[in-house]
Amino acid sequence: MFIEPSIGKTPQREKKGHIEVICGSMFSGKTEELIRRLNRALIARQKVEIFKPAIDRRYHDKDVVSHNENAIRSTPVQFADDIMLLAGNCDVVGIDEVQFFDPQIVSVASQLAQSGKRVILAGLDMDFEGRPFEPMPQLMAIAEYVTKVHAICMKCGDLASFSYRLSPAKEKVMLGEKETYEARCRKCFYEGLR
Ligand SMILES: Nc1ncnc2c1ncn2[C@@H]1O[C@H](COP(=O)(O)OP(=O)(O)O)[C@@H](O)[C@H]1O
Ligand SMILES: Cc1cn([C@H]2C[C@H](O)[C@@H](COP(=O)(O)O)O2)c(=O)[nH]c1=O
Ligand SMILES: [Zn+2]
Repeated sequence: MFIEPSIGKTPQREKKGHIEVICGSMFSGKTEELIRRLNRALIARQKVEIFKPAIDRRYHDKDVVSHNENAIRSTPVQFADDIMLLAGNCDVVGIDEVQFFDPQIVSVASQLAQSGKRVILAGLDMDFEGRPFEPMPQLMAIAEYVTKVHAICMKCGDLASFSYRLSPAKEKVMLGEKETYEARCRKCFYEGLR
């Protein structure tokens, strides 16, 4: 389990920002882990701001919601730069579904961390074809901490790191849940693609 390098109040002059990335396939617990970290920051009386891309309205317009219905209030934003305007003087910035943001998110995450904030990003590291999902690789490269979580393969019960699309659609961005995607291990994922 991820243990925070530090949490709670630090005098401004000692404040050192950093970036944490939580990545993995669909159903791997990325959102749950993001909510867990943000709730602990709230318990430590940190000022927390949470964002998600406006495109993701699967469960709720505003909340970030996990597949098992854990939820935390968030602000939906259209562009990565909007986060710079809205993050204000908070201590911790959480962002879910970060794979859906424009490339500017890399610079935004970096600027927020440089200004002393703890930045926690959760997103899919691979798309439905098993290819790296930009801008996640870049965010993982500049992050101080990267946590990869795993789902359970719906075919064989092994650990899963791939998101298998059950429909023939080929567009990269296609919102969906259990009816459209399932978590699979490498073997079952590539058997399905054949
Ligand atoms: N194949 C699966 N493997 C693991 N958890 C699953 C699976 N299918 C559904 N779940 C549920 O999804 C929850 C994780 O949801 P969530 O945090 O929203 O994942 P993610 O954000 O990575 O898609 C698990 O706690 C579990 O209840
Ligand atoms: C693999 C893949 C997924 N998506 C979509 C499907 C879901 O709406 C989200 C991922 O949500 P989760 O919280 O990680 O379960 O992304 C997509 O648009 N394209 C893909 O290749
Ligand atoms: Zn499998």
